[in-house]
Amino acid sequence: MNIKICGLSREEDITMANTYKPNFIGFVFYPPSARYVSPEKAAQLKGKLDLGISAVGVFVNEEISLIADLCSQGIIDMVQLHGDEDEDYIRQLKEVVQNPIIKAVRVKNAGEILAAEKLPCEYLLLDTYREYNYGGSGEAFDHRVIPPIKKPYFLAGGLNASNMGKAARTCKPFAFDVSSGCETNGYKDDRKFMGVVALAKLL
Ligand SMILES: O=C(O)c1ccccc1N[C@@H]1O[C@H](COP(=O)(O)O)[C@@H](O)[C@H]1O
Repeated sequence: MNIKICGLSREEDITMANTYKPNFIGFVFYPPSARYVSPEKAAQLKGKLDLGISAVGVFVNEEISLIADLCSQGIIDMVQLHGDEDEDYIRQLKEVVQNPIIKAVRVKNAGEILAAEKLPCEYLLLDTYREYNYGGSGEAFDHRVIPPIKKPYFLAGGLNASNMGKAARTCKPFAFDVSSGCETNGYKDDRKFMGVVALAKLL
């Protein structure tokens, strides 16, 4: 199974990525997040990232011009929209950006996932719904609610080495997306990072 490790913000995190080789890493460009990285810091970190690992920019209701700049400078390879972005927003973004787009759905029910499948994005990302919290809460949701869909999706929300196996038996994501589940005291943890990437490759 593919895996994305999200919320990398330090040079040590990039060293872990280059060592254990997840398919994707994520930079969070949402200023209220504890994992926020500035565009300048992300540019430095991307410069040290192995070329075979795709960098995903995570945004919450962001100005389209900022996303377009980060894509055109090659700081990110893919765009993850994790806020309340609607079809009009995604269409406007696609006019200025060719990079693949992942639209996050904070899951309340199957109907929302089926509706999101019609959006003009390449991937969905299914995450836990929490009022007042856009993402990265470390809490899982019931994967049995996910209906059969054709659009490939990233599975997120409280995944870690102890629940990824069950998740893989319950649904069929394109990739796992792990953030809190490979942290200790708010920072990426080398042992947990290695564990979740190795496990994903076995599943
Ligand atoms: O990580 C954050 O702080 C964040 C902030 C705003 C939007 C999304 C964010 N992260 C995304 O949240 C999910 C789940 O993370 P977790 O494993 O439950 O901690 C993941 O897709 C991150 O990309």
